[in-house]
Amino acid sequence: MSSQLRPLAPLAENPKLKSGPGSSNSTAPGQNSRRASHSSSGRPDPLGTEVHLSASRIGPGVIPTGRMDVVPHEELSPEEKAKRLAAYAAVDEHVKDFHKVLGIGSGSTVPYVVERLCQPPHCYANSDRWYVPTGFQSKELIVKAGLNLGDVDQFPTIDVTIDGADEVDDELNAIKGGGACQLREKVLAEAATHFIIVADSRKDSHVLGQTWKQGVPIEVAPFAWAKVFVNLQKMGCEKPTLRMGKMKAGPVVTDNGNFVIDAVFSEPYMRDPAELLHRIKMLTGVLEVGLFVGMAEAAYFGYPDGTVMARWQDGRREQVDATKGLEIAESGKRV
Ligand SMILES: O=C(CO)[C@H](O)[C@H](O)COP(=O)(O)O
Repeated sequence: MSSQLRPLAPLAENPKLKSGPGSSNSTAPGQNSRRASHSSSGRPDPLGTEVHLSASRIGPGVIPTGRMDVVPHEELSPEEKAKRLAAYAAVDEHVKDFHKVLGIGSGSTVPYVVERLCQPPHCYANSDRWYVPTGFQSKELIVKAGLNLGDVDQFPTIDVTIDGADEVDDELNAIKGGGACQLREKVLAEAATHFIIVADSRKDSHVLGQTWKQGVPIEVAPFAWAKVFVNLQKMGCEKPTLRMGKMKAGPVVTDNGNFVIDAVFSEPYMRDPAELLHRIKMLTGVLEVGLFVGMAEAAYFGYPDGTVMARWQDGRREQVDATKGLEIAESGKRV
């Protein structure tokens, strides 16, 4: 080593870092220095622990504005309009002021959920509310919107989780994991008192596998993928595929460091998703299966004609008004 080089100061002695993010001296923006154990509402933190500072704000250059840019509704494609309307309707019908912990799913519909939550009247409850993400994408959404970021180990009980889906059948069973987030998505769906799905009308189906032809996404431990692959074939899977990365050599690696196998099963299997789920989950090396059976309380589907259809677990269907938040969206204002 050259004698010109001086060793780096240990982190604790570096004065620049003492007041930086993550330090115990720092007062980061928003609620970082607040103890979750005694929120301003007096609601105790379920684990009685102090919030991890590192979990509150992430990423270099990320400035939590507490605001979101809203694309004027007319500028969106019919599919995007449908997603926005479904998301707005679900938020308006299911998120109440007294809900203090919300789970945020993954995919292209969920940003509209966060968008609505940043608008009146929902935004007035945000300073005292915690948001738990299902993966990197939703974590970014939460942080960039300046919302309080939490994790499921702080909040193992969530009031409402709202998430997208790849396909939803007549009984509100769903295929999820098109974005490879199914493990965390299922943990947050299960942790939630109310689990609500938002999607555009293309996901509204009768039997799983009718519209989502890619197969059931299965998260597997990397070293076990080939064994699970062969066992899926033995189980009757027509076409297992190890999901490969785009612009990356090799397989997709999930937020949890695992691989994903997409497994196509024929209709008789898909007509009994509970049985299929249990059989796949019993394969050693499988961490989670993208079949969400009996979990959703309601699903909201946006249609290109601007209507939103809500479906309930008991089979009820009703058209709902999704226009409350559109005044803001149409103006394209920052909220
Ligand atoms: O399960 C998911 C990610 O793992 C998504 O929720 C699902 O793929 C739906 O995404 P989108 O809203 O883009 O249609």
